[in-house]
Amino acid sequence: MCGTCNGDAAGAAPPAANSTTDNAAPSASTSNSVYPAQGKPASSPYQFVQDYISNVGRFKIIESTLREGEQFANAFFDIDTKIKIAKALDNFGVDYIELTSPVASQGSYDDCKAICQLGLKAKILTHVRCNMEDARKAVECGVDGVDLVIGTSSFLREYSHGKSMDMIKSTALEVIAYVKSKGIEVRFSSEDSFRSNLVDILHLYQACDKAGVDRVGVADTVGGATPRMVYDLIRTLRGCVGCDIETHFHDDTGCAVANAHSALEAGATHVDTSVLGIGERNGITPLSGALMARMVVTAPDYVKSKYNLKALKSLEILVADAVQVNIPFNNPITGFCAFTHKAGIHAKAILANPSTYEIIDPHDFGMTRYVSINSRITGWNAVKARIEQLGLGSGFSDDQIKEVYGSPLFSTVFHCTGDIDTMRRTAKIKQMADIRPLAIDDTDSIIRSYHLDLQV
Ligand SMILES: N[C@@H](CCCC[NH3+])C(=O)O
Ligand SMILES: [Zn+2]
Repeated sequence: MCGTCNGDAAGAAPPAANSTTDNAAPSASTSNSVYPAQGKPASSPYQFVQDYISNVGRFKIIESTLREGEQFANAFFDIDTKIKIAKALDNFGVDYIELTSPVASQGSYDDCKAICQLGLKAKILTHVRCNMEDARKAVECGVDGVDLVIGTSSFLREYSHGKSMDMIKSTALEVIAYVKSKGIEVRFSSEDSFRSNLVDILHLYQACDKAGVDRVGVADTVGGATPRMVYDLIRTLRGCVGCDIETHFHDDTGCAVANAHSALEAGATHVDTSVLGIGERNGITPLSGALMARMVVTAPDYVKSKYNLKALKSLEILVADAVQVNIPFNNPITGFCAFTHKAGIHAKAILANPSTYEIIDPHDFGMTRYVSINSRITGWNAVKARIEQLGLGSGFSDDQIKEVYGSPLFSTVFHCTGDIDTMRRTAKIKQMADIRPLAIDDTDSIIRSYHLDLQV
């Protein structure tokens, strides 16, 4: 484990103990008209230009941790856990919470009913097979909407349910009419949409649209689609139906976030997510990766005003604990090193203006950035910031900082005697870090003993 953790679900070392935080960043000395010395560039090339079809600045989230997420290998949510997760999702501000089919088991039925009665702001959906029996059970539970699904690729028609496209269509229209008659929302989604016949599914979606469905759903069930394929399909569908378009992307080939973004650009209105991306196999578009990291860059005003971003980390910890996994080290935003800067060149610029090497402001998510000072690639500016953070700034000149830092261009030759006391008195940070990984205590000791030497 490197010494730059900023804390995660597994309880890594506290950040202040091993790094220089942005709170200690010194003021920048230069600026120009485009890039202020502190703060953001005047404009961002990553923000969207709203065209008439794109929904990147007004999408909705259908949060499926309690449905797709229950299909994750490790998942078992008892009712208390489901309620905690549902409340946390609601507090975060998701538009919809999707639950496992009440037909799956008696427990699923009871849990669905219980969550419907919580009085959450988010609408409660349940996801069922496209048939009358399932739809009736769903309605019985008191949900705000029923999500119907059926496979439309030849693989699924042949090896799963055995129905022709005509049979699928007539059942879909019957079930849609029934759910609508109950005055609640209804979505019709195909499964394995990208391996389905395009003309077939467009006809099917058009028929559902005409029947008054609220949303049609496109699902990359096997996770093989690329952003361009997604754009093409959604753009085509957008021209064929007037209802909303929901999208669902599996992450088998690592495209789930990019595909969701592409779908919104092409006119999709809703994205399915789960916390940490948990779901069947390696899961779907993660709430953090898709909505948080990607969309806060694409559509910052929309995302920041709509979602309680600071609640993201506790939401992820809640779900990670429930399914007994760690938050991945490279998770956008909440991975332990998501805002840790290490190389000297980076640290210097970050300390002058964080926008130099950060596209996301950690504070938007209640997080803090850290500048590592413990490695052989540390720069002296980061050491200077740490010295100031330790309250020793007035005792050091820049030359002395460069000396304790151990600039190869500046300091005298370092002799490693192997005796730790001698090393402490004479060591320079960089030379020590060339020998072994340093902890913050090592670096601080070097700084402090150098400082003591300066006093005598
Ligand atoms: N898990 C299913 C859900 C499809 C519909 C989701 N909106 C799939 O990947 O195909
Ligand atoms: Zn799925």
